[in-house]
Amino acid sequence: MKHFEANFDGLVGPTHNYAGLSFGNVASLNNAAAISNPRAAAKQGLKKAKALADMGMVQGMLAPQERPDLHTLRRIGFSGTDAEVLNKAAKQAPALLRACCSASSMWTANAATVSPSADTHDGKLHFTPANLVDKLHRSIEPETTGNILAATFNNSRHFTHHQHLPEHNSFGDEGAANHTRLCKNYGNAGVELFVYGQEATNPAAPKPSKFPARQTLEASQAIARLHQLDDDNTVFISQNPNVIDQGVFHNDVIAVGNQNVLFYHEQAFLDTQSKLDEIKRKFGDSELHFIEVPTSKVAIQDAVKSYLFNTQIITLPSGEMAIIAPTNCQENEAVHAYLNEVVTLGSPIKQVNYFDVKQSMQNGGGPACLRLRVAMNDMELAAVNQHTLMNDALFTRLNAWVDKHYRDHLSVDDLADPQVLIESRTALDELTQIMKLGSVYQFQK
Ligand SMILES: NCCC[C@H](NC(=O)CCC(=O)O)C(=O)O
Repeated sequence: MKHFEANFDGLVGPTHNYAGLSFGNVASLNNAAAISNPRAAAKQGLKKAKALADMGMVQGMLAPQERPDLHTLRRIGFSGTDAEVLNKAAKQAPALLRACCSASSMWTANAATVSPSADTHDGKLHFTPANLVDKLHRSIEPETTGNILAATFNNSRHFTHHQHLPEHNSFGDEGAANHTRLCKNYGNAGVELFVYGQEATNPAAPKPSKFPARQTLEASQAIARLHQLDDDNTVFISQNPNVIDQGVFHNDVIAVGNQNVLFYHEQAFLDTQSKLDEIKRKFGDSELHFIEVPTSKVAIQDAVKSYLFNTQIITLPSGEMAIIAPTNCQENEAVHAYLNEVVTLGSPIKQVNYFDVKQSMQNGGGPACLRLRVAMNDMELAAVNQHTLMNDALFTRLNAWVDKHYRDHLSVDDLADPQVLIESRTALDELTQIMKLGSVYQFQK
């Protein structure tokens, strides 16, 4: 049986826009009210996904969410026809309308936490959608995320889908963005690293003072229980609150792991040495590469701007590893120099490939944010909805679909236009047929 890691990228939705919704996410705030290009955003994402498929990786796509979210707007009291709901919300509560129009589900690293069958007691792959309670615009994602995951991984013999955690700050959960898995081979039991920003039930524990810590220890522990993980294969690590206050709103802005490589900034964690020792102990005998990037080489500001750590580290079919980086890393001198050096360090990382995902980067989402990792075997892959898997035909079809339905220019003021709602629903209705998802959206029920 073959084991590998698949990447499921979020297809960028037709309402991709810059609304400045994410306090603590520097790019989102800096680009508030800029004009977006949803068509280019979707195509940049598709191009990256297709390139990985062409490298021999298993690559899937996850459908976007229904936006504007009329269901939520009605739930909070806006009534009348769809056009009236949009119009009233735009006049009376423009910030709430913007929160209901974000295409933020594109960042599927925040869709869920995934534990592969090699790690879990019952030998199934476990998914828990993230509740994303810290941000209003993201807190409306989990239910539909659950529907989309269930329609994509639609086989109860292999896949277990849990409900998202209770919707309260005590259980603030941001999904795989705060989770990394180290393993020898993808089919071996691994060590799952859960990185949290605060402890909800221990006010004396360190936490940031300026920006929110979105992930709690309690949420991470709940996920580990739900996914039937053991103490032997989990490590809970506190993020350094000082870096959260400098814009590291998710751990995947400052650390990333793959197989026996952990790539992280020296300031990423608290109690770093004892945590690395614990990882080593739980990982077992074989070789482990800790690639620690010192501040003297890359300052936190440069890491946040360039997204050096929001890169994907992938294992190519040859067994060598490659870094998938945003072109922003080439544009930052210190970071580019570091990436030129990293391939010479004698670690499994042998190449760096750059992709332009600027439309997403401008909202604080790099290559790693755009994908959900699912380590699996070929039997499990056969049980996945095959219409979600990237290949020449799906790539051509989705690009044509984007060309047909997406605008190349969208401002936050356009979001109240009923025509945007019609375009978006028409596009998504067609998408559910292309990807054979059934009725995953409210407007289809
Ligand atoms: N993993 C990357 C997530 C980026 C995402 N940005 C946003 O939602 C910005 C949306 C806006 O401001 O329009 C976030 O902060 O959760």
